[in-house]
Amino acid sequence: MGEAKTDLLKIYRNLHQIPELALHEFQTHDYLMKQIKQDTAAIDYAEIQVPNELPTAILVLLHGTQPKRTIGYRTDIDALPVAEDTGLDFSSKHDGVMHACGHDIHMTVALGVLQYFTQHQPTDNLLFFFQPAEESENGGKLAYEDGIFTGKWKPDEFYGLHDNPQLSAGAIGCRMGTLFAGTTEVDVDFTGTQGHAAYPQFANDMIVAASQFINQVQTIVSRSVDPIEGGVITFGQFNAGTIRNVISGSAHLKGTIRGLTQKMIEHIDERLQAVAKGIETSYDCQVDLKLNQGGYLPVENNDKLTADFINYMEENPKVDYVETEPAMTGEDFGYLLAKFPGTMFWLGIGDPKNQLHSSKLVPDTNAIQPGIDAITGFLQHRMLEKD
Ligand SMILES: CC(=O)N[C@@H](CCC[C@H](N)C(=O)O)C(=O)O
Repeated sequence: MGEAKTDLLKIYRNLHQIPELALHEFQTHDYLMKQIKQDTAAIDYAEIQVPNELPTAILVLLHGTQPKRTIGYRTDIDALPVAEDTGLDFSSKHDGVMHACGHDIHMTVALGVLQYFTQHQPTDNLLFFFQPAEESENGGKLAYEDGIFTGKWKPDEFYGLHDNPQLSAGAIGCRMGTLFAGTTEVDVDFTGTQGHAAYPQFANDMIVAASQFINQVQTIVSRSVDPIEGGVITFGQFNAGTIRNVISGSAHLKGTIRGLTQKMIEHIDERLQAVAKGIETSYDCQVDLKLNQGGYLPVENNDKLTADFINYMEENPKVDYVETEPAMTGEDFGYLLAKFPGTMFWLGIGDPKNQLHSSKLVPDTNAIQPGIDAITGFLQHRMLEKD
């Protein structure tokens, strides 16, 4: 596997240093814009658009020489509120924020693919979508609802990748059907009565109520979900209390539900509502449960296009292709794939000791060039297809 060209490595490292949270990707936007303008300066077949309603997004349309269709390629650009712990000499310069999901790799690969097609004009039109807010705030859905993908900006088919530390650097992973889970974001606010630590009889302790809620929720997946189908409920945030000797009258939880079908997600949503009602009754408190799926639908790969994608990758001796199992990660590209046919796939980044979202994630940059080569090769192959 070849090391990425020096400019792309530099781009990756620069992007790694400026991670930004969903809908606040302004520095990243400016950096990407500078690169895109530089790469498209010498050609007359590129159009760039920054949507008014989504000012950190960028769309780049490369007009083809004999367009039969518009092929979309999407990359996400946001980062996570994770404090980096990699020790890299190009670590995040933004305290408490890190590209712990590898979107810096995604952006670098997208810029590499774009760069290739600015040097080799495509036959079909190519639409690049640099998308904010994948980790939260469903940027894909916002873009769609803002009417960004209309007229010449409408893709006939859409592709996008996610990096995968468990696959070797540069490998391409995919599968027919469902690639990723759908998710529901869960916010729970508990309201009881605050009081003195020494007089629990006069208070209504929301740390106890919220803890019971979390414990009871554990039985949803173990007792109410078909084990063959599976599901996930994770609470990643629990806030309550101010000091050791005051009983807290409020508690707040933030979590996420995962299921591989919409039916399963809705089933888990319903069970969670029932548990919340039970806690309200048994702890005589108020439980305000908010469930928000936003655009995080299950990622359903289109049959025809994905068969073509897999076939291309399998037949290409330069591609290390692996068939993968469905994953419980979520992606708002699921929303866009419900609107436009297409395929999502994995790009291996060879860091098997770490998971996505780990503060220690260090992608192997040997993934970048093979990723670019596999994608440009596939897009060129698509352009040869009549339908
Ligand atoms: C690939 C990945 O890690 N995606 C995120 C998507 C977030 C979904 C949503 N905000 C939620 O938390 O439910 C993931 O956490 O899987």
